[in-house]
Amino acid sequence: MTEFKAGFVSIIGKPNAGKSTLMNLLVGEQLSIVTPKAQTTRHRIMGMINTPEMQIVYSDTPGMLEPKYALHEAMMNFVKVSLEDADLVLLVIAWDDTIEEYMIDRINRVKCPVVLILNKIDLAKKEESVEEKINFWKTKFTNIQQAIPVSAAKKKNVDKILPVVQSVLPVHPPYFPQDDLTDRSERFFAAEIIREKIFYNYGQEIPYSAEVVIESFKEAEDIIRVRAQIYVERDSQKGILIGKAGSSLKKVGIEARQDMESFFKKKIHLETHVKVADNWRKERFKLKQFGYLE
Ligand SMILES: Nc1nc2c(ncn2[C@@H]2O[C@H](COP(=O)(O)OP(=O)(O)OP(=O)(O)O)[C@@H](O)[C@H]2O)c(=O)[nH]1
Repeated sequence: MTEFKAGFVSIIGKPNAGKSTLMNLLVGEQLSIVTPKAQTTRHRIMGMINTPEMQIVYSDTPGMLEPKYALHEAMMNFVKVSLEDADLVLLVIAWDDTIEEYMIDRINRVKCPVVLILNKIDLAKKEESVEEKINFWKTKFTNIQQAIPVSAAKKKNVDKILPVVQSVLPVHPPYFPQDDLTDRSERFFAAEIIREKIFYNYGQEIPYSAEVVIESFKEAEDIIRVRAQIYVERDSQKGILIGKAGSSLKKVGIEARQDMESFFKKKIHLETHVKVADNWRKERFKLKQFGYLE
């Protein structure tokens, strides 16, 4: 009998590199929200692949950046922990990414194997060479064991990743019950779906100032009733979020409800309210309340 294998695979990279897109493909579920704006992912989100022989625990992580406020610090702490407990790091670099020295230094100190996932190769111009790009990154990141060029958005070459993951997975009993798909709760996904709609429906300021808390999630036989509180940082943002006669918030609510219905495979009743939590991104107490700090 072959021994059971299990391990943690951390998906790491700059904001907007395509980590969440990749995670969803690897897990086969829409666990992580994807938007064109950078810094969409704020938490570590685990997604699992279970077979009779193995358990792969993928972690999607926030994009690496130099923290400007307390929320960023909390986000970077999720990255730090994900790098420390990884059995394998998938370093996602987008075709056009430039990478700062501090990130190169940090990745070069990682103890486990690192596989470069060169993403967005669909953006390569005719005269640009994938091989050259990979060789360039290999001169910067000294611990890259393998490189896989992919286009996550076009689902190109992503199937080459699984065999590499399987080959490094250590012999270990499963870390989570084998029918688990994620470490996150239904409430978390409900909040993330609303946050995704906020990222799509507003410009630069609102998405980054908004946080969603699910105040109640009640599942009946044929319907789930969800009450969500959306927090923004200032009164003026509350007005923008709600919109004229509530039109903007209504649109967010309709879109979120539709996505929740397909995610939870049940009819959803969604109620949304907006409150101000002054400067919550800078305040440790509020970050704790929103689940970013222990
Ligand atoms: N052209 C192209 N776009 C891609 C590809 N993969 C992802 N994207 C797009 O890049 C944007 C960011 O993707 P995400 O998956 O949210 O990126 P992320 O690394 O999780 O971003 P953060 O949450 O900021 O850390 C989205 O608009 C994706 O559709 C790709 O292979 N090619």
